[in-house]
Amino acid sequence: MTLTPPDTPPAPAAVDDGWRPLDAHPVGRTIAAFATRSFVANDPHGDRLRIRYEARAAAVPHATAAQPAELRAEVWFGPKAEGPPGHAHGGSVAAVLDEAMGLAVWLAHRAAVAAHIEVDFRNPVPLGLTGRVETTAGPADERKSSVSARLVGPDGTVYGEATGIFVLLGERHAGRFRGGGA
Ligand SMILES: CCCCCCCC(=O)SCCNC(=O)CCNC(=O)[C@H](O)C(C)(C)COP(=O)(O)OP(=O)(O)OC[C@H]1O[C@@H](n2cnc3c(N)ncnc32)[C@H](O)[C@@H]1OP(=O)(O)O
Repeated sequence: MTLTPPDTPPAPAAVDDGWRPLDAHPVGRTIAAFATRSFVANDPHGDRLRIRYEARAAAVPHATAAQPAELRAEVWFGPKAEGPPGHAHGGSVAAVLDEAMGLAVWLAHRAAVAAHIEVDFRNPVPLGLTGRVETTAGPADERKSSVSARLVGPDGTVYGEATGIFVLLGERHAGRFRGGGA
């Protein structure tokens, strides 16, 4: 029996668009574990940046629900991300876009590091904004992948756009990007 008054329209059915938390995917779990230590994502309850990644299978040949290939993020710019008064530092915007592009390439192909990125700051990001980062990992050859990302506000405002070349890590990089640090 329902207690919903008869003139109340039914709630719209939830649409499953395939997005899941990054660590809900087998391949995403490893990547998410790295992200918990990163400059961008290591303080999920802090006052600087809070970011939550999601992934889903995309229309690329090797992508499956278990091995998704599309990444997006929800990000909040807190008071400690300040650059110009009341607004986010460009470095924080660039760092968010850089990390999202890196994770997108990692997810779509394999572990990679940024060799080259370009960022366009389209609109100042007000502190307190919760925005969406959308990424598109391009095709890869044996050594690198192109990728792009953008930061969009809830009203559709585009705050930043970035493109990058990410070099896929292989034998020749063995030992170069080990964890550690004092
Ligand atoms: C969990 C969170 C992780 C998220 C990470 C977020 C992303 C990051 O910020 S990573 C950190 C910042 N990046 C770095 O520290 C990398 C520092 N740079 C390096 O170590 C090296 O320069 C590295 C590994 C990028 C490339 O070196 P190497 O493997 O010798 O590459 P190399 O063989 O010269 O080039 C490979 C291909 O990439 C291309 N390439 C290399 N550098 C560039 C560049 N700057 N611009 C454009 N293309 C480039 C080359 O032209 C080559 O292409 P092709 O195969 O067609 O000839």
